[in-house]
Amino acid sequence: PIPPRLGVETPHADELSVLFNESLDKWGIDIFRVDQLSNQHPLVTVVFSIFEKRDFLSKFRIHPSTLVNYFTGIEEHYKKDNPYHNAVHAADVTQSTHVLLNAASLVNVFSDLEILASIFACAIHDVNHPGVTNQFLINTENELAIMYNDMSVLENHHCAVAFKLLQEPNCNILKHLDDSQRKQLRKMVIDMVLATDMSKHMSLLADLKTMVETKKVAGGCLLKLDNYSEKMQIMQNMVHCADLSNPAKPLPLSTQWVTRVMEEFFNQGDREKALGLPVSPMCCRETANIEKSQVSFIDFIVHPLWEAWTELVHPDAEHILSTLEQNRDHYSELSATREAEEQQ
Ligand SMILES: O[C@@H](CN1CCOCC1)Cn1nccc1-c1ccc(OC(F)F)c(OC2CCCC2)c1
Ligand SMILES: [Zn+2]
Repeated sequence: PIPPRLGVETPHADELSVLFNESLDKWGIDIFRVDQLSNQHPLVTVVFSIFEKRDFLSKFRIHPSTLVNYFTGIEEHYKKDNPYHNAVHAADVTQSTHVLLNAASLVNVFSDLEILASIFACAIHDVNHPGVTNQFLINTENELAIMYNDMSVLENHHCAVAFKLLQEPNCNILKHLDDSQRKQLRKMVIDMVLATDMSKHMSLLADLKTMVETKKVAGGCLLKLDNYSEKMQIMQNMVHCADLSNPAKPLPLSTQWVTRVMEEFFNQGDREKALGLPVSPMCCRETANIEKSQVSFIDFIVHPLWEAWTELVHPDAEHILSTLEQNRDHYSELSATREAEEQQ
C-alpha cells in the first residue's frame, strides 16, 4: 500500500498540507493544530514532511512505508496521557530543530548524515517518557533507575527504546545506510539524546560559550568546526535549545506548554505526597507560583542558553531571543500583579 501524502490518513489532509507549505520551516508553527489536523499523529506527519523536504527518502534510500511504520511505532510509544512529554512535544522539538538547522550561519556546516541524526534524535528524544523526573525514578527505586544505575535514567531509556524499535519488521529505516554510516549515526544520536539530561545543562552551556568566544576570535560568519567533538557540541546544544524552546515561542504556544508541564509536575507532586516522599520543587499544586517559576527558569536556564546560541548563529536567531525576552516580561508582570492581589 502507498502511504498517504503526509505520512498519515486524515480528513484534514488539504488544510494540513497548506499549514506545512506555509510554516514547516517557520519558528512558531501551531504544533497543536498540526496535532489536530493530523488525527493525533503529529510526530509521524512532521518527520515525514521534514524527510520529504530534505529529500532524505532518496538520499538514504528509505521506503516511505518503512518511515511511516517506524515513526508510527515511535509515536505509539510516547504516552498519550502525559500532559507534556507526549508525541506533540517530540514533534515540536523536531520541527524546532529543523528550523534552527536552516540558519544561514549553519549552511554547509553539517553533512546530510549529521542532519539526519539530529532530526532522528529529536523525534525519539523523549520516547516512552513515564511523565516523572529522573529524581522521582531514583527516589522510588524504579526498575529504570536500577537498570541504568541512576545515571541519565530517562535519557538512556529513550535511546534504548528507539533503537530496539528499529528491529521491528519493516521498521529499519537505516537498512540502506552502510555499516560506517549506521555506526556514526547511532553514536551521534546517543550523544545528542544523553545531552538532553538537564543535569548536563551547565557543562553544555559552558562549552557553547567557549566555542562562541573562539569562533568569534576566528572571525568569519560561517562556523568552521574542526572535529567531531566541536561539531557534536553544536548539535547537542541545538537539540537542547529546541528542547527548552517553549518560552521562546509566540506567547499563545508558550502558555499552553506551561499549563501542560505544570499539570505533569503537579501529577508527580500528588504521587510523591501519596508515597510520603518530599514533594519536588514546583510540583506542589497548592503552593507553586507558576509565573515566578517561569521567570526564574528563563533567567537562570533558558535565556543564558539562547543568548549563547543567538551569538553563535548571529544574526539568525535574534527574533527568537527577543520573543523569549518579551515572554519573560509578560510572566514577570503577571507574577507582580498576582503578588499584589495576594497582598490585598
Ligand atoms: O524542569 C526543567 C529543569 N528544571 C531544572 C531544575 O530547576 C528547575 C527547572 C526543564 N524541564 N525538564 C523537563 C521538562 C522541563 C520543562 C519544560 C518547559 C517548562 O516551562 C515552559 F517552558 F513550558 C518547564 O518549566 C518548569 C516549571 C516551572 C519552571 C521550570 C520545565
Ligand atoms: Zn524533551
